[in-house]
Amino acid sequence: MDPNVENGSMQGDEVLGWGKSLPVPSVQEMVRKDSRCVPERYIQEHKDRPIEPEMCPHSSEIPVINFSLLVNGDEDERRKLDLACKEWGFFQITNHDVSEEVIKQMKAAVAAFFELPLEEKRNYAMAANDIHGYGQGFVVSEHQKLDWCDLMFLVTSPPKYKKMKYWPVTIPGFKEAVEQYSAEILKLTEDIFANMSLLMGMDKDALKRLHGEMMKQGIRMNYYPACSRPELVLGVGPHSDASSITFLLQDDDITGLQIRHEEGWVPVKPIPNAIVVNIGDVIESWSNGVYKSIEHRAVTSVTAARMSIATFVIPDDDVELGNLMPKSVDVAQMLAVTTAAVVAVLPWM
Ligand SMILES: O=C(O)CCC(=O)C(=O)O
Ligand SMILES: [Fe+2]
Repeated sequence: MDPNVENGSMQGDEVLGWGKSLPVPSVQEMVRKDSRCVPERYIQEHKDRPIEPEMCPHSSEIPVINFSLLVNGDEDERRKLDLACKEWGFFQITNHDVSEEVIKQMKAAVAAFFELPLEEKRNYAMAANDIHGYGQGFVVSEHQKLDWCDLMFLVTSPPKYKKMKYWPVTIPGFKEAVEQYSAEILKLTEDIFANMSLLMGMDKDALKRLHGEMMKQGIRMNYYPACSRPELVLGVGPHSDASSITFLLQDDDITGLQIRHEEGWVPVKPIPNAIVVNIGDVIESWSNGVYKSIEHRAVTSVTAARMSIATFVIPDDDVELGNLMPKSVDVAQMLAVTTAAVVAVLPWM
């Protein structure tokens, strides 16, 4: 089958209106050629450098939600979820139904992609007017500080929006691993939405319904090469996600994600096979600011490359935001302004 064609998929250069980015060099390739090099464009201003996170006085662990208790209707667990969304905007879920095997295969597929030689990865390079494919974080200006990160972004659902020409189908098992992971995250999304809907005082199908007919799912695969000067750079700069909700798979061994909490940055320590969940700007808006879309960033490591896999859930284009937004602003407009799930709200915009 022609790899560019799949039933119902988008063809050619049709874009989702999620913004576009200027091309910049591959960080992975730069480090491969000279592991000590840290060009000026990556060195953060003093105030933004990732010095040791200022720990929070009370607790520095984000909440952990036992998913199995939650889906079985445990009231205490649902209350814990409510507090997590209000006070942290982030939580980790354990005992969920995404199998270890599916997670393992997804991580292996992403690792296999980034291991490809640069020339092969370039076959899937983002087009100048698009955000699908292989490239770097959202870049709007020649003067902007750059993330120490290469990425691959694929829209995984609904089938209409998939662009198969960006899928590295020559990697054995890649497509199957991504599709299986995507399907399991979709199921998880429904369960989390059902619980949040009840907590927000609505019927259990309300959040799903609010996303409209064409709820979208996009996966951003992040590769942060090791950096000889991790105190100077950021893997990804501070941002909140423009999604409604984001599911993040972290590397089991390297802590990289940090979230804003009580004026400080709190590192999110990986729990093997747990999935990090965060509230995005859409649910913050729908909940009238009660559930928080929290600023977060990723730092790099001197010893090893780190990978993370962020799955963004995004409502249909014509869905309206809640009462914090002017009536005329709908989600499509907001995503265009904030340039969507991939980049979310970046400080220089
Ligand atoms: O790598 C991480 O831990 C964070 C990634 C992230 O925030 C994103 O892709 O939006
Ligand atoms: Fe993010």
